[in-house]
Amino acid sequence: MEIISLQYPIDQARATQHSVPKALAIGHFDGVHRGHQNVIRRAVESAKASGLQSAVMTFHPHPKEVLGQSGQYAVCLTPLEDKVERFRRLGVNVVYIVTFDLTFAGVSPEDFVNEVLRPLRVKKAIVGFDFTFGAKGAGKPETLWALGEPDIEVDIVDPYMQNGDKVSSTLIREALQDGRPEAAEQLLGEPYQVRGTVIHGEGRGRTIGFPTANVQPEAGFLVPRQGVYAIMVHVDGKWMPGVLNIGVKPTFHEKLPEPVMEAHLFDYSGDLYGKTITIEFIAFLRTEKKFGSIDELISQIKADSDKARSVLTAYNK
Ligand SMILES: Cc1cc2nc3c(=O)[nH]c(=O)nc-3n(C[C@H](O)[C@H](O)[C@H](O)COP(=O)(O)O)c2cc1C
Ligand SMILES: Nc1ncnc2c1ncn2[C@@H]1O[C@H](COP(=O)(O)OP(=O)(O)O)[C@@H](O)[C@H]1O
Repeated sequence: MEIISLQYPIDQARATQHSVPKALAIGHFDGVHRGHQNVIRRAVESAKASGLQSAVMTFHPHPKEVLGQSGQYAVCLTPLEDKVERFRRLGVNVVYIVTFDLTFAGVSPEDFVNEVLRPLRVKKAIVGFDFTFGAKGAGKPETLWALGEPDIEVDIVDPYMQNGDKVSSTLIREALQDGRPEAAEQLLGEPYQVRGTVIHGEGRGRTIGFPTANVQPEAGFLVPRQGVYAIMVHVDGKWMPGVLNIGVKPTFHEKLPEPVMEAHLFDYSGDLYGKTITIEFIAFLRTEKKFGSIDELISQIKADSDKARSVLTAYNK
């Protein structure tokens, strides 16, 4: 798979020189959920059927970030490199990453089609039913259809439904912010993952029999609701079961400024400091509590671990 970064205005000569006719899926694809996968698969299948190259075009950073409307979107679900990896898994030949800056934000729908899509030799454009493009989001799928005539065929993909809901990045964000990782998994087609580095905590975990890897998440992930979760952890090329707390440790702190994410891995002993680990959120177990004594906290973490083990055994069957 080829990855090509583009900045508007696109060097027309270079674009035309390297481009082979293609079927292109266009979108932000935050999370690359089942609805997005459906759109991208259409591009891959359509390319195969018509002897074209399959491609995805996405935009980075997220327009809401650049245009200062990030309040509406707490954060993105998936960093760019993870989106690209998912495109690869879907069998895409080429990924275009268009820098979303203020210049690009001002491009008209006509210019987008004539100065970006045509030079890249897009023969088929595949977009979701709610796709918008061009300055102020003025372009709709039908606009693309009209502007693409006669040489660009546009395929508008219907909403992907699951249990009566339109699958969307917003629904996934809400599920994670409410502590419903199972719902997020259904919509994504796989458990929600957060990757991060193991940093030093307060050094107390070991002393209470539950060492916990403190995870500093990389930018671009959403930290789910605070509380205790059953998790799978990927470290050193292996997946391992564990239990995780996202919280402010009220048993020990009046007011910790920021919640921390701490994972206890079952059946593991060793040094994780400085390693990159990936957490998969499988099930929410409970909210965090202030305990009257360390012994009460320890017996609760034991109970959490038993519960997580049985949830994960059933899950991994
Ligand atoms: C499964 C699990 C559940 C936890 N639940 C709570 C809790 O309900 N209340 C609390 O104050 N701390 C809770 N903690 C956090 C512990 O207080 C914390 O792991 C311990 O103080 C060690 O912190 P350290 O690794 O930063 O030294 C939990 C930790 C784990 C792993
Ligand atoms: N089973 C385990 N789960 C998590 N971390 C473990 C485990 N076994 C050993 N460790 C190591 O112990 C560290 C956590 O110990 P802890 O006393 O909680 O210290 P800290 O407060 O620095 O996180 C982890 O970062 C990791 O390097």
